Amino acid sequence: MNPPLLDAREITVRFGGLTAVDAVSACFMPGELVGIIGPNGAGKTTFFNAISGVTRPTSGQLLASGRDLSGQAPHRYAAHGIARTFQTPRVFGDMPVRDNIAFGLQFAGRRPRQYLFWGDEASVPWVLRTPESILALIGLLPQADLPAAAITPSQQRLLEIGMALATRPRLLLLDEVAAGLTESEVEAMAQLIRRLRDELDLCVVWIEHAVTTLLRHVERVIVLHQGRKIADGAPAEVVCNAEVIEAYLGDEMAEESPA
Ligand SMILES: Nc1ncnc2c1ncn2[C@@H]1O[C@H](COP(=O)(O)OP(=O)(O)OP(=O)(O)O)[C@@H](O)[C@H]1O
Repeated sequence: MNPPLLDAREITVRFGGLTAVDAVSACFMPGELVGIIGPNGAGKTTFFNAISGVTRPTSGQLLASGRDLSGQAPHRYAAHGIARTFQTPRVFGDMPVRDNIAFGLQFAGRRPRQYLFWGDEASVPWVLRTPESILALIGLLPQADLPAAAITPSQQRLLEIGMALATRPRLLLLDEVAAGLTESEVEAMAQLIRRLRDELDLCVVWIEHAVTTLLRHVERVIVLHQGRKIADGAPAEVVCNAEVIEAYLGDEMAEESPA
């Protein structure tokens, strides 16, 4: 069996006296769609930062397809096929939408051959080869010539996903890409995420507070609470977990579907 795309072992991140992530272990396999949920301050983003090289864990080990990435720079994570978005979209506002994608593609093209996950250019899925094909995939082709600052916030979130895709990842980490979107936009985002996983055989790990939608679309969900992993399993099992209901789901579900 292939090793996991990412195997996070006992990851701990401390900020001074605060343990933001407390010995969290999780494996991510090719083609999985996994959600991460938990209350504000549970450590979700810090965990993403740790597994994408943005923050160096205080302790723990990270293996990408069997190779130890612990303590390495973020570009090494990208070279191993790990890409992410940020809670606040980080796009180049003055540049046309198309050039934002082209930037990501250039970055992928500069990778040493041995780290190109797809082997060579010919085996990269055609939808990830040009700015236009990526823009068509995420539904932003009509906006290609506009400056990124001129498109709507929800389109900027799509653009950030496109920029991450342009690095040709195998593991895509999405941090609250549906935040601030309308209900129908959230559903459209969920459909897009599923399509990306299905068509590109990506592993997608998705942090979101829109729990009802997320649980409907993912096959596995990890719950963090006060830095600790308190559940990791199928949504149907996790929603029945008493600790999860107590820590998070009770309030969150009540908020999303008021009586
Ligand atoms: N750079 C930092 N320095 C100090 N404390 C931090 C830093 N980043 C995060 N924290 C703290 O670590 C804890 C976990 O924060 P984190 O942002 O990972 O939670 P989260 O689950 O993503 O929350 P949210 O759902 O609100 O985004 C919080 O108590 C936060 O205040």
